[in-house]
Amino acid sequence: MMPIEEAVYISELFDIRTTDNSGRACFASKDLKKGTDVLCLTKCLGASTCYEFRKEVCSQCFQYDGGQRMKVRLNNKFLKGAGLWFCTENCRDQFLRQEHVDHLIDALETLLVSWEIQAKKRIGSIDRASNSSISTEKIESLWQDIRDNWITRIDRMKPTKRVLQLPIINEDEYVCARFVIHCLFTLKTTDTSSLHMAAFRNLQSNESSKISRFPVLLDLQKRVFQTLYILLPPFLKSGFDIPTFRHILGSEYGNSFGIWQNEEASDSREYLGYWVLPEASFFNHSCAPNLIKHRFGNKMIFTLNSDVTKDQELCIDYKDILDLKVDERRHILKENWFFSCECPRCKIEMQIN
Ligand SMILES: C[S@@+](CC[C@H](N)C(=O)[O-])C[C@H]1O[C@@H](n2cnc3c(N)ncnc32)[C@H](O)[C@@H]1O
Repeated sequence: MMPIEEAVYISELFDIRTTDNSGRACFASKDLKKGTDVLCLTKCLGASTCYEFRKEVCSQCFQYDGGQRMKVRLNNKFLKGAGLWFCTENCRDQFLRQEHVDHLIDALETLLVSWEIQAKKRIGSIDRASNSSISTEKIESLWQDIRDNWITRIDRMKPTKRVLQLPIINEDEYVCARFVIHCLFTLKTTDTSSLHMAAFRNLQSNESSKISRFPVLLDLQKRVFQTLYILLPPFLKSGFDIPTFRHILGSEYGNSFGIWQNEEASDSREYLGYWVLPEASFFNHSCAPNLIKHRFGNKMIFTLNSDVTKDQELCIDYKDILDLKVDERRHILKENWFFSCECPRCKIEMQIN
């Protein structure tokens, strides 16, 4: 697998250090005042919009107009528009200014064409219920089989025969494949010695916890991998292998941030999708966080909500759960993020209980 332990340096305002019981965490490298922006990110590894919102969310800035279709599309040779929609021409032009963007569009367009060709074979949405528990050995053996048998067989086929091996994918798998394409594009076009890439390589993978909890994901991963292996155009295919694919999805499971309609938590706001911001993924959760995260379009800012002293841990709230009781908070964190919260507030409240 890809993750390796290397020292990760993100900012002069905080250091990343290993703790006794919550992995790596971020600690203030000096006294910092309330209101300080300790991290401001505009580059993500990959982003994904939920299928139902695919035409209603801007592919560049995530603008959402209460369910209205975005007005601007690509106006070039990509006839189907690669599944990309923009709120303004300005957003579209910003998107198109990315270096090598034609390769990203090419891959998304190829996937979209295949998805539409498959439409007739898909009857409604394909249910992939699976309750059988999945061990780490089973995960390894699936990938070994794909590497030793499936890939070997596919590589021997002519391209015209290869496309006949495409699995029929459902909406979740289609959305996941788009996300992986976006990530592969970032990996391919970003300097390997950059902060962004060091952070990505070091992301914690939650592959086995997540697949044990949701066994259906193993089949999803298999189908997405097979789809991409067959369809990816050469530019992205050259950086595509099983370890990279598993690290992209394994780290997405524990490190992605939701893209919400509004900043403020409310029951009525829509969950539009998610994105992975590797540099922001070393903040641990606390039920009394000292950082607040704000998304402004495609910019994410982490701001101190109190003064902190040197060596104090910097934490965010992962799930908007601060108003809940300690047992409820801990249950949600365990179910969704697979950890027992070690934050000071939980420790105090558990003693009181
Ligand atoms: C986004 S990562 C944070 C960085 C992570 N500690 C690392 O070493 O990569 C989330 C993971 O950190 C750990 N974590 C975060 N907050 C925690 C907490 N309050 N108590 C215990 N573990 C925590 C869990 O393993 C969780 O899955």
